[in-house]
Amino acid sequence: MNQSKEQRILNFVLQNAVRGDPCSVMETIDKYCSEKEWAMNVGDEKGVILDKTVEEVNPKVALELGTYCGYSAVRIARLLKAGARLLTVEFNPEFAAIAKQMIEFAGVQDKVKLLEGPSEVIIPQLKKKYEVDTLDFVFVDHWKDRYTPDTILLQECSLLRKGSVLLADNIIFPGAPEFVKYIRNNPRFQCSTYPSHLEYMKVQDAMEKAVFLG
Ligand SMILES: Oc1cc(-c2ccc(F)cc2)cc2nccnc12
Ligand SMILES: [Mg+2]
Repeated sequence: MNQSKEQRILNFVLQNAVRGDPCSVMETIDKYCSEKEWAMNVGDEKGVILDKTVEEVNPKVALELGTYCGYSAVRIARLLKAGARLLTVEFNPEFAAIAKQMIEFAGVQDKVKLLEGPSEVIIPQLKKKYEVDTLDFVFVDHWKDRYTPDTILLQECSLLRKGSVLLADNIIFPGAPEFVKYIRNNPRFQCSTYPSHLEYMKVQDAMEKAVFLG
């Protein structure tokens, strides 16, 4: 049975990165995906925007929607302070299995909880099952047609508080026009746009930051 691209990415990390070194894991994934096979990690350019946002927010509780191979989970977790945690949601079991190994190899498993299932099922479970009060930071990087309904669901589940920060990937490419319209016209969010490029490509992309005003 031939390997998946995600398995090839993981194998390249296991063979070339330094165990327990998150930066080494990120650099190795970026090297593979820019030189050998493109993959939908947030990447090194938009990754810096993610880093700066996480450092500014300094979240105690962070949520990621769309784990994929675990690149951004490692990227976020490496910046979390002692006692802080990242909950990351992935509905594809193959991706979740790869991400689990990637997160463990990077040595950030104590800060990261990988939740396997659809976001619309997991989000309503966060308070009672995963002991979340409110979320300080949310990285939205799953399927574009879930961006708006899941943002609404987060509000309905009282998971956002005054100052909670959402950062959404791919608002230009592949694009999330309905989400952009929703969030920029919603008086409960203060939005700003960060132009960048699609991971590993010269294609225009951008990230949208939305601060919940309560
Ligand atoms: O960052 C991303 C890029 C792409 C993507 C797919 C195909 C292309 F041709 C270009 C870009 C899809 C994504 N899906 C979910 C989360 N993030 C994504
Ligand atoms: Mg993305």
